[in-house]
Amino acid sequence: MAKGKPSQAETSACRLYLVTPPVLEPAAFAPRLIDALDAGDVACLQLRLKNCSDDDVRRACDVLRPIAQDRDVAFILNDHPRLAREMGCDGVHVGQTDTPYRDARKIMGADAIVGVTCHDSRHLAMVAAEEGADYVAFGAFFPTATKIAEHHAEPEILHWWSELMEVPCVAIGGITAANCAPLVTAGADFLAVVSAVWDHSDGPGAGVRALHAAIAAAPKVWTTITETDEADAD
Ligand SMILES: Cc1ncc(COP(=O)(O)OP(=O)(O)O)c(N)n1
Ligand SMILES: Cc1nc(C(=O)O)sc1CCOP(=O)(O)O
Ligand SMILES: [Mg+2]
Repeated sequence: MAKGKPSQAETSACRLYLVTPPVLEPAAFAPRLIDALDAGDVACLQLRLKNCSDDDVRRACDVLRPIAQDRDVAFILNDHPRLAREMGCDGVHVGQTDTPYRDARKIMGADAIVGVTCHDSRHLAMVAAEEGADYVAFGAFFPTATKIAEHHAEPEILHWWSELMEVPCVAIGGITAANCAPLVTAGADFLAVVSAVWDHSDGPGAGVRALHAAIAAAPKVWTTITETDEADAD
């Protein structure tokens, strides 16, 4: 089959969005967080604790929030807008079965960051953006052991979104230094990662450096061959 004419688009800078492990002991985790954040540019840290009490979340915020904010890294709490506001977080991330975006925004106020999980759905992302979300998150792009991911996204959705919309998009799910290049080239504004940083064999700082090197090395131009292109070439 003849090759069609590629469509090309330049991509812009892609930054790291770190998500904590789902279980952590704040005092023990603090030096690992410092190692990660001092290794290179990180835009956001999301505190994502699962199956723990509100007081556990408060204790983790008290220890980890200053470490992030002192380094100009936005501190975002997963799932809990009321706790996010109470604890002085910069924002909250909500999923499709969490507090609805509009309620989260009312709780957090106009200036806070509110991000929304949109799985692999263009429709959910359009709704979230129209409602005022600060970013939309697509995933999971790759298999992940961090959680049971029920949706699978392809890099095309990042390209489609970034061509059409100003609202930033986050890619999440199984992302590593070895596999992130297509997501960067497709136009992801942020790569959200858990295990690629916290489980890196040489420590979290090495994980951040490896991701930065991979982002810098990713091809700058997205190339697709559409069915129309192929028909034109016949
Ligand atoms: C940046 C980012 N994207 C997606 C998610 C997933 O949120 P959700 O679907 O609510 O699932 P849980 O993380 O709450 O298990 C996220 N947390 N962060
Ligand atoms: C928290 C989360 N949300 C996902 C989604 O697809 O919405 S995937 C995921 C886990 C990301 O961890 P890792 O980088 O270790 O794969
Ligand atoms: Mg959630």
